[in-house]
Amino acid sequence: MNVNHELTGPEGAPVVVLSNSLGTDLRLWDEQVPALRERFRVLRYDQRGHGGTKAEPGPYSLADLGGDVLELLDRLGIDRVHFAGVSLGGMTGMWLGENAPKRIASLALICTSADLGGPSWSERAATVRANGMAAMVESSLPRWFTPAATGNPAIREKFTDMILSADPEGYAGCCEAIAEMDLLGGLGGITAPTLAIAGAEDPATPPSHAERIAADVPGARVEVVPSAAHLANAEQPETVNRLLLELFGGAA
Ligand SMILES: O=C(O)CC1=CCC(=O)O1
Repeated sequence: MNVNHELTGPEGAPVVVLSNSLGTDLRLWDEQVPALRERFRVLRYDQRGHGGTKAEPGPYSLADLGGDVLELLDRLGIDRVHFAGVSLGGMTGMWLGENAPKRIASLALICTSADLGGPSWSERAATVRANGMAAMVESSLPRWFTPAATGNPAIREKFTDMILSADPEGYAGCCEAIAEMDLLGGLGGITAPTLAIAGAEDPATPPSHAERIAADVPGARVEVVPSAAHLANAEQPETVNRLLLELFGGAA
């Protein structure tokens, strides 16, 4: 898998990997990179079928998505990383924490869930395969941002462009990975220092999902970001940047 990525920040510094959510791409992290790259080498990438990473025919599994990260790290000669993921990116992070614990120095799980299954994912996959990504724009934005941010034309334009540039097959394959994921049983085996960050107004993965994760991951903490919906890192970057720097700076 040729994963589109961008690597920036001081050579030799500890590496932070940033993993995007369903329907977004590495631009999701535009507000984090300037803050993180002062102290960390920052590797952000596009999940398969999103941004500049081509789609394989679906369905996918979290093992596929986590495997893409491990393959990229191996190709770049990177052994161990701090990892932050939003939603699907956080699910990818949990899979890595469970299945490749030696590679993960710390885990920031942002607006995500260990158990978000259900029939709606196969319906959504069928919708985009039949009608393309335009079908997702008006339903996604109100889940991703509070009304204050959805009214901001710059945010609407940027995130609409991300949705429309996703490949429907890639988006559908990722929906199928979420439908079939099986993370709950492995949470207790995550050894990396873990912070679950929730958006106080997130309708997709409300704070109860972060609490569920933290209940099972040894030593994990929860932080709830006020005035933020599902893409809390984009809506409240200062708060999320502070939390990420505290986690990554404090972890070995
Ligand atoms: O449905 C959405 O857009 C929210 C979401 C669920 C998984 C993900 O990555 O985003």
